[in-house]
Amino acid sequence: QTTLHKVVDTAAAHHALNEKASAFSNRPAAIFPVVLATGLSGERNENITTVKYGPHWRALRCNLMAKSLHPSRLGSLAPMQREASQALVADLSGLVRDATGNVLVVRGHINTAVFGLVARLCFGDGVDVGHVRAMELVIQDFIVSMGELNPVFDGTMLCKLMNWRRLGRLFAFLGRQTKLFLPLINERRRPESRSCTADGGVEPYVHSFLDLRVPDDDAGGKQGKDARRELRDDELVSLVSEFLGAGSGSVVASLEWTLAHLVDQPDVQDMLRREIIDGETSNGGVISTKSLRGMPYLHAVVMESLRMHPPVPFILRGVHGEGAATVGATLAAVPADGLRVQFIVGDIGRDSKTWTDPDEFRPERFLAGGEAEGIGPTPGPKEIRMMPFGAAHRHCPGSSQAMVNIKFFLAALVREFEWAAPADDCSVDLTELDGFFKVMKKPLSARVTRRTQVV
Ligand code: HEM
Repeated sequence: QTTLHKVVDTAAAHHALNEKASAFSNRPAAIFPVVLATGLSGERNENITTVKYGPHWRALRCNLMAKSLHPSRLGSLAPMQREASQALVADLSGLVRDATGNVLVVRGHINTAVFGLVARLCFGDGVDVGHVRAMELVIQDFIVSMGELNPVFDGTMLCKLMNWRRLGRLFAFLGRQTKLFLPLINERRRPESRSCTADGGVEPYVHSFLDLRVPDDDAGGKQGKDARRELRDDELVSLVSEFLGAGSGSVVASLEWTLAHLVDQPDVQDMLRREIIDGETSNGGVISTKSLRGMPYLHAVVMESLRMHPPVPFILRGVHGEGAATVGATLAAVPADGLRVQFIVGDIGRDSKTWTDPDEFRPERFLAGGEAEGIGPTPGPKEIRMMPFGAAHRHCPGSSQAMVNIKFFLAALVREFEWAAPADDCSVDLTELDGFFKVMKKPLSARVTRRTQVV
């Protein structure tokens, strides 16, 4: 029987993830039903999230960082980010026709805009709109299914039998993903397609796989030790699915939570809007990665939202020996496949030993002189006070890009629209729902009013 241990405070998280980092560098293999969908030859279809810490993980993660997510590439993404946020503004503007605003449920609109951006980063330009929409829907369904299965799934035969219907649905989604992703991947294999970059010469993520070679664990013998191989089709599908899902669902959840707090606190919304307009004016009327860097209040608002509502509800590790002892488990209680340790990210961001009034949305705490001044999205090695992007070896490689994506969309939405409760006597319901992502249980419904004329 698999045992589960929960970590809910900052000190214990720091002790485990930073001080005993090597004991906490793997996720339990069995809980990811996605890798159970094996290829014809029976291999596991690993992606960066599921693969064991080691040379294979390093090859995949370095490839993603170097070719797609490196902070030095962020500036060149600005035209695409601007275009995606303008598309969202245009979409909402079409629905906001009354001078007193219209009540909208915005999650779906935000999802379409964010997904469109992430799909472009993944495949480059030229993918048919209908195909992008089909991919968006299959990823959404997949995330919902994973969320239903993840809390209960421990990989045991009993669990598989009890959840055969859910597993069946998940495998059907994997089949749909293969049908949608593989033709695009194959298209990008053609030499003439190599020039098909996205705006500003941004190389799509799929191009990076084509030259990548990972350690070949099946090549036996001495000379096989350093042998490398190409990625199989099933692995490519799994990596694309990871990129599209991680890059869209988490950003959408964070944007919705942030807007909810801005509806709840119009004074915060006003301050934020003033900063955005000033920043834009001093940058010649456009938002750029550079102008975003000069907006400390925007940064503070996003950080406060991530502290209170981290889109990934818990991070997971599978530990043996030293790792189990670190969280106080007796070795006798550790099952053969390891103890599952869940770090409850929301509780850690609201630990009252670390935060003053942790349940209050107060962006000011992240400004100069505030209690959280200097705290970044990913914790350094000295302490953990919040960890929306995880910590240590397996922390999220997409944190910088995600922060910029969130800021681009949020800046456009706050500049162009006023966000208010649907009616005067109505408050925002901030109840959380933990699935694969932590989302608002009741999707945000807001009265949205155009602030400027539609051009
Ligand atoms: C608001 C946006 C995002 C949030 C809150 C988020 C959060 C997280 C968290 C909590 C983890 C687990 C970290 C750990 O176990 O220590 C993670 C892992 C990961 N994330 Fe993100 N993420 C976001 C955006 C992205 C983006 C944009 C990408 C890439 C396109 C991405 C790719 C990944 C990958 C590949 C991993 C696995 C890393 C590994 O195991 O080495 N994420 N993310």
